[in-house]
Amino acid sequence: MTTLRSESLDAGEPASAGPRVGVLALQGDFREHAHVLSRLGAHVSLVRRPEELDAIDGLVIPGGESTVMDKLSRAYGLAEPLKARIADGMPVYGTCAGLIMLADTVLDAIAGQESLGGLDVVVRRNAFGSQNQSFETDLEVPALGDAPVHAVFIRGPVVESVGPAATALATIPDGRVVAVEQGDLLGTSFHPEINGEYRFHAYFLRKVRDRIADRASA
Ligand SMILES: NC(=O)CC[C@H](N)C(=O)O
Repeated sequence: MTTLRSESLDAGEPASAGPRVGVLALQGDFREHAHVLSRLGAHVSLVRRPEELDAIDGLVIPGGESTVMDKLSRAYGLAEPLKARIADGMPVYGTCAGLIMLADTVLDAIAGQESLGGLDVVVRRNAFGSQNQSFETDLEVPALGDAPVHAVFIRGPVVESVGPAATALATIPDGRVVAVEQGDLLGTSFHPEINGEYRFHAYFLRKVRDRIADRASA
């Protein structure tokens, strides 16, 4: 079993001036996110305990299994402080299970499953079927520029409805929404962290830097 200890991924390296970004490391592909964020110059730490939230300016919630992340985040006392940070405006990017954690409403949840919420969307878990029905496709994401985004879907959720506070950033060809943002919250049904697509993370880091600058000038 993984020991729950604090871990700084750039320990031993020169202190980074980049924004301090946590990756929720209860379960899922947190290491892939940590790698991408480090490559983009962020000072990355893995978050497993409530007090570790104090040292970050933004958070990524990885892909994995939302039912497990939900249970563990409540068991470790992280869910409530996380909700408070989200309400306070901390930038958060969720991929796949992470998007489910950020959604205000989750369809096809298991009994008792809760989300952190924050994004004014309804998502449906496992909307594209089982693991065997995982697929890849190219998406237009105007917010990220002209070059298409190659998107890998692995038992991903779909955004069934986008409330007035949120905005769709990308749709698959049948019109279903698979990327959304709402202020400093960002969510994708797919996994840019696993195929070298860094633009969503860069877009997210801009939100983190802008928020730090806004706070400094307030
Ligand atoms: N790749 C993923 O993150 C899959 C998400 C998973 N199906 C869930 O409900 O949490």
